[in-house]
Amino acid sequence: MSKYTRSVTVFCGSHTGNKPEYSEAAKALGIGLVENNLRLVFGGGNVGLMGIISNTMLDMNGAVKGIIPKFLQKKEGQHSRVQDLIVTQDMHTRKDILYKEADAFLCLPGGIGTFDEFFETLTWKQLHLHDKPIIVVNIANWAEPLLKQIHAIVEQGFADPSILNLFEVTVDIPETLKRLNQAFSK
Ligand SMILES: Nc1ncnc2c1ncn2[C@@H]1O[C@H](COP(=O)(O)O)[C@@H](O)[C@H]1O
Repeated sequence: MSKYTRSVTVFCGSHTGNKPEYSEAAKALGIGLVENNLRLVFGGGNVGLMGIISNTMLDMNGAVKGIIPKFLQKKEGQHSRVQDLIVTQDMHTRKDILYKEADAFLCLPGGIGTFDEFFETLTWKQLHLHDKPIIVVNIANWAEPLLKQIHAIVEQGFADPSILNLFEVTVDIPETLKRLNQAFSK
């Protein structure tokens, strides 16, 4: 395993989605994390975009830590190549480790599991339970409806406008890596 300087917890789909850009971005992120000496912390599965990122990094001898709950080991194809793998008793323990191990969070294209993890890190930041960077990586505009909904709740008076400062949005992997390096150099 390579030496790493910081850890990035990545939330993303257990599916690959229906645009090639999603898988391409997952691969590019895996390469970029290794090239920037960053460790991947992820859900530990071998499926979807998370499978692409982790396998890309393992092929390059990158640092990868997986955290998977026991009941998902079969469903999400527990990653036999990930040596640094923690098997938890439940989802809450998994999420706790995913959050504690992170120096920053990336939210890539995904479904409701990805949304759940994104919103939990966002709400915890709003509650000052952490102050780690959260970056929504808006590949091929996948996050547009999500961002519109967040702006809508601000306009409707259900959230303070300051929540818009709790996360950043990038459009591709090079910009994302640049933002991570800026955040980590502070
Ligand atoms: N309800 C959930 N809470 C936390 N994490 C979840 C939940 N449902 C699924 N997950 C995990 O998130 C990834 C990505 O899920 P997608 O629905 O594909 O975005 C999934 O692999 C689960 O491990």
